[in-house]
Amino acid sequence: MHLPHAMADPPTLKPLVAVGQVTSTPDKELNFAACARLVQEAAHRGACLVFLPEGFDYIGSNTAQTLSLAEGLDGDLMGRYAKLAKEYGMWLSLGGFHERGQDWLTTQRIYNCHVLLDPAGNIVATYRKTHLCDVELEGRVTMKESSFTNPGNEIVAPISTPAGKLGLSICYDLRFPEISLALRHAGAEILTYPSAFTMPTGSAHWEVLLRARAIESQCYVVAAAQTGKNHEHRTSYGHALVVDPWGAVVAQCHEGTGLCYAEIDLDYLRRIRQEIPVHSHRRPDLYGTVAAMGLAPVP
Ligand SMILES: O=C(O)CNC(=O)[C@H](CS)NC(=O)CCC(=O)C(=O)O
Repeated sequence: MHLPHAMADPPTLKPLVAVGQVTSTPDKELNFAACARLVQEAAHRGACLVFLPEGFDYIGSNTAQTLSLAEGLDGDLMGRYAKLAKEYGMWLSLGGFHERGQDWLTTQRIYNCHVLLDPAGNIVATYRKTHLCDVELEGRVTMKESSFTNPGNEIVAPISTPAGKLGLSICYDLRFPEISLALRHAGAEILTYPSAFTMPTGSAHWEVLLRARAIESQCYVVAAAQTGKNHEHRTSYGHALVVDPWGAVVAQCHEGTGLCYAEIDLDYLRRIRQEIPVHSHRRPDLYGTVAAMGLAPVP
């Protein structure tokens, strides 16, 4: 490729993002203290954006507790995160806040809400998880998120941040490539899947799904994660990581809680998109029409 200026220009500093791995419990105070420490650490390291996982606020040990601990976006906890964003001048992706919405009194269900805060502490975007995790692996895992959560009803346009245009999803959404492609189509450069994956599904599916989403969308993929024992009956898979738009894992957390860091290189992203222009090779005229292929109906 012909890049005449690339050699002459001084190296530009690329934005650094920090990706969190935590073990939330039902104790909201302890969880906040742990997340605040990570934000402070990321700020000292020079990151502009910190990603925290689904359930960064808490992981309840049963449905009643999960519902009773939930707050509104105007509540105390979000206020404390807004202060934290301001104090450190940091963007915060809070990936999966247990939100009591407008309809709390009538539905008695919450939303699983991904909140993006800017460094002034403003809520600049909210995305409410649209694919709820109702999954049963016999004898191993039972999840029925829809029993206490209302599904969100919209995909949210990517938001400009100093690291790039950020498309918001949450955890189980990762299994639905339609949402990642819709976000890419709407201009996303970074997709993020804050998560609380189970051990059996995480060990089989986590990395391969994240890398697939990065390769097919040609976006950076950032995935903060719950790790370890959240309470008596629950252990999370961990492996918070960042994938670049070529599909390489460029950062990954160790075992235990902490952060990993990645530089976001949008020149590299643009080069990949030029070299393999899948986006302009798509055939949306075909994708809805498998039934019209002229096959004889199966008797
Ligand atoms: O309930 C909370 O408090 C926080 N939310 C979660 O933990 C959610 C819903 S139960 N977990 C997942 O989506 C796991 C997905 C997963 O493991 C997979 O897709 O394989």
